[in-house]
Amino acid sequence: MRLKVNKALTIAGSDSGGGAGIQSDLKTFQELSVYGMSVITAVTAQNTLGVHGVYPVPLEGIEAQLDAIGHDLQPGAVKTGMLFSKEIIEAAATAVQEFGWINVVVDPVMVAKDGTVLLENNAIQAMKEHLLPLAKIVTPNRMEAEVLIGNTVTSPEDRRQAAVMLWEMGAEIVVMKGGHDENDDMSNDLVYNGSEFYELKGRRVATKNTHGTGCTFSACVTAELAIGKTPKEALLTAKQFIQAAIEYGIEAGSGHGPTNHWAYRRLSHESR
Ligand SMILES: Nc1ncnc2c1ncn2[C@@H]1O[C@H](COP(=O)(O)OP(=O)(O)OP(=O)(O)O)[C@@H](O)[C@H]1O
Ligand SMILES: Cc1ncc(CO)c(N)n1
Repeated sequence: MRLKVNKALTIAGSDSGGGAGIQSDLKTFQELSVYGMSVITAVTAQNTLGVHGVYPVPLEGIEAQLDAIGHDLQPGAVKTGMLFSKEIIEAAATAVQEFGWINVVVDPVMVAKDGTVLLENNAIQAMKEHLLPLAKIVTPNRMEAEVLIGNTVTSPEDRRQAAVMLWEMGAEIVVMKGGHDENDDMSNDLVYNGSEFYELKGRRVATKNTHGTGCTFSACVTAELAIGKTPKEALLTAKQFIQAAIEYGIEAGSGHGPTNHWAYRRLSHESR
């Protein structure tokens, strides 16, 4: 018997440490019973202490991966993570259009926690021009939003204004993540969909093990869209997923450790 599955694709960088990038995305897809596929844009030598090297895949190799998927496997949703260069952004955007991929979630990854550049400076314009207009959902953290709009984002009003500006750049739904506002007891994310604002609420957990939180969150949104959930349902589930993954943390490595990708599933089973 052959089971029909929901499929999701991640176009992102590999994190050898397993907590972010392609690895976090595939683990998250699997947790949600979604068949995961990947296009690897760059290999990073990385652990919980930081990024020790960045090795972009030659453009030809990236285009070949995109084509291989496009000509055979139709994903129900696609996410982008570390895209590294202008050329890679353009290749990803071209594939989305050529193959008619839907439910595109853009996580505009720019730097790692240790400051290593994961997106070249001259690629920002390409992201605004080619990728944001294709996005169903864009999920910037504060710094990424600041770079994209070219302004600082400090007050709640700035945050709302930034969300509107990113929506005007073409993303259908903007999620301004709150993970970096460390003075707050809550880690709430602000969502704007062109007609209303709403919040994804979560208690802030005091932990240094937050490596890959953004990747995991956007991967969960992508998996849920692939399953056929509405954007709002997908975002609410992703918030629960990342909350559990941070709260029921695991010990791995001596720096900024990864999150617990199986916590949400375990909790869901326990509550039945
Ligand atoms: N300490 C925390 N406690 C609770 N939730 C958190 C915490 N840190 C981040 N989050 C949540 O995790 C999700 C990802 O947000 P975050 O701002 O960390 O993304 P990011 O900076 O893109 O992550 P990454 O480290 O992958 O680059 C958001 O829903 C955010 O609110
Ligand atoms: C490969 C990769 N993608 C994204 C991030 C951001 O968390 C990271 N550290 N590494």
